[in-house]
Amino acid sequence: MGSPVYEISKDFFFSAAHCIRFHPGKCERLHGHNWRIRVHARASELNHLSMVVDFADLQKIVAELCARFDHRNVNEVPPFDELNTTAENLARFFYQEADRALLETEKGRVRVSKVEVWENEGSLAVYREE
Ligand SMILES: Nc1nc2c(c(=O)[nH]1)N=C([C@H](O)[C@H](O)COP(=O)(O)OP(=O)(O)OP(=O)(O)O)CN2
Ligand SMILES: [Zn+2]
Repeated sequence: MGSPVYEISKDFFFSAAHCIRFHPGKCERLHGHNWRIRVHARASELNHLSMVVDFADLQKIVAELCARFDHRNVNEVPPFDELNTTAENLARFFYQEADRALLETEKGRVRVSKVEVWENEGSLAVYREE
């Protein structure tokens, strides 16, 4: 038998404005999206409640991150005052921030495995680490 891996995911949303600096087309102009952020977390052992992590605890971590951007211009919110506000960069940001928080609260038992970011229904970026 292989070693067990449990994975959960939860979706988060924020609405904000942004522009892609140096984009050769229309995306250099200020415009908005309803971003969807899907955070995947994995563990090889469940906690005392038989959960990877309570969805509510993941919610606390990621909702705080989304709140930094909601109804703002993402280009003005660090680190995106210096980084381009692509879905790829947002996916890496959410991965690293959520993983750091989970490392602290779950003492290394739970790690973020993947973050998916949709700018709209058909446009998705994925970040993970190998
Ligand atoms: N690889 C990436 N390409 C683009 C990104 C990105 O983050 N990563 N971002 C943009 C712009 O933000 C743009 O607003 C989104 O592009 P697009 O999906 O083309 O959105 P539209 O609303 O214009 O959708 P249509 O399918 O063209 O109607 C651009 N590229
Ligand atoms: Zn855009």
